[in-house]
Amino acid sequence: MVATKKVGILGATGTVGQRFILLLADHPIFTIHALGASSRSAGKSYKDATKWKQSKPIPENVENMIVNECKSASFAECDVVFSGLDADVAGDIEMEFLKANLVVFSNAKNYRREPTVPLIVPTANSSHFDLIPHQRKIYGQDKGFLITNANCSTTGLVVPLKALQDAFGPLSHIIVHTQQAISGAGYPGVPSLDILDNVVPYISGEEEKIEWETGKILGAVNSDATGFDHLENTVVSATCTRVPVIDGHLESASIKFANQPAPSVEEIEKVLAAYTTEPQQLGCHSAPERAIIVNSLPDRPQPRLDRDLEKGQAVTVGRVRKCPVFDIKFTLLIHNTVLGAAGSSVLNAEIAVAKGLI
Ligand SMILES: NC(=O)C1=CN([C@@H]2O[C@H](COP(=O)(O)OP(=O)(O)OC[C@H]3O[C@@H](n4cnc5c(N)ncnc54)[C@H](OP(=O)(O)O)[C@@H]3O)[C@@H](O)[C@H]2O)C=CC1
Ligand SMILES: N[C@@H](CC(=O)OP(=O)(O)O)C(=O)O
Repeated sequence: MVATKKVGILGATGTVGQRFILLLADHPIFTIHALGASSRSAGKSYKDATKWKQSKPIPENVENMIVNECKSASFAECDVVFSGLDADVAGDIEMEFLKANLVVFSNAKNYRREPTVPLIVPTANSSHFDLIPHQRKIYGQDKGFLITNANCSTTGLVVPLKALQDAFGPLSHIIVHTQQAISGAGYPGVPSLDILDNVVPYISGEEEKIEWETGKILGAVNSDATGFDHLENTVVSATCTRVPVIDGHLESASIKFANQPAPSVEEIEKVLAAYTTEPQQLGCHSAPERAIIVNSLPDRPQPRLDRDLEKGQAVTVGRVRKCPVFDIKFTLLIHNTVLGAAGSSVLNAEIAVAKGLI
């Protein structure tokens, strides 16, 4: 039985922060100890500071907690700090926390490309935790470290790609088209007059993130655990759109394998359904029973029907079929604020506890 760890949440009032609150309010090893947001929220009770948009109420043990400014001194007692900070401020704040020897799990994009910062999707590349001793050396910390999780659309894509890469060898080409929910843009996010009765075929910076992050995540830790071997021979092309769905990003991918002949549709479905991951083996509380759910109905996955399966921590894959241009194409669904954001951070922290890093 692991002793309870005190956790802090930065950006606690935002869309991702609210997910953290729900995932952590009744957690077996993490206890919410401190909340942080901007100076606009600091000093207020959580219920007065946030514009709560979740279908479940604010947990009773959190609603009257006082929100702090995001200074490490207010979080010094925390064993783990989760960050759902706006990217405009996450860079400086998270670095100040790391340098104060705190353990930080970030959702923000700022440090994902940093050579000594693991970019971890818990059901794809938890082996990247192996870099932590080196990161601690670089930043001169004995206890603290910084882990980022990926962009929400990247996260959905890499889980099935990792299963296929493990089974059939490298992928050479991937084309992906996303239909992303509005919760991905935070609150208040996309104006209603832009998104109702409409699709917006542009999300700033999103395509570049998917195209780059996939190579770091699917690459291996190098032989002396001091960096990552970014995949240079797997080319990704992404097109991202915003659609009028509240939660759940749908993505259609076409893939080509480096090794030919490519596996059949049946082989692919079998490998995806059988895929198991380290957090499941470690018995982590938030690990899904199935990291990938294969749905063979012709009109699935769908955001409203599939996003909450496995508590939002799985990727649902459907419509696996032959691609006349590449080898195989399929559609996937990820809950963008659970596995695509807060859920990844929480599961990453559970893995770190199980590995004895915290
Ligand atoms: N939404 C999603 O699906 C995903 C989001 N992300 C990333 O997670 C992060 C949070 O996103 P999201 O929750 O959607 O964003 P929101 O805009 O909903 O929330 C932003 C949070 O940052 C806080 N904040 C803003 N300015 C400051 C400041 N100067 N100092 C301290 N805190 C500040 C806000 O506090 P206050 O209320 O006081 O203003 C709020 O708590 C972003 O980096 C985003 O890119 C990653 C993957 C998916
Ligand atoms: N851009 C994503 C959410 C997000 O904030 O992504 P990132 O953490 O990569 O900036 C979306 O709109 O759905």
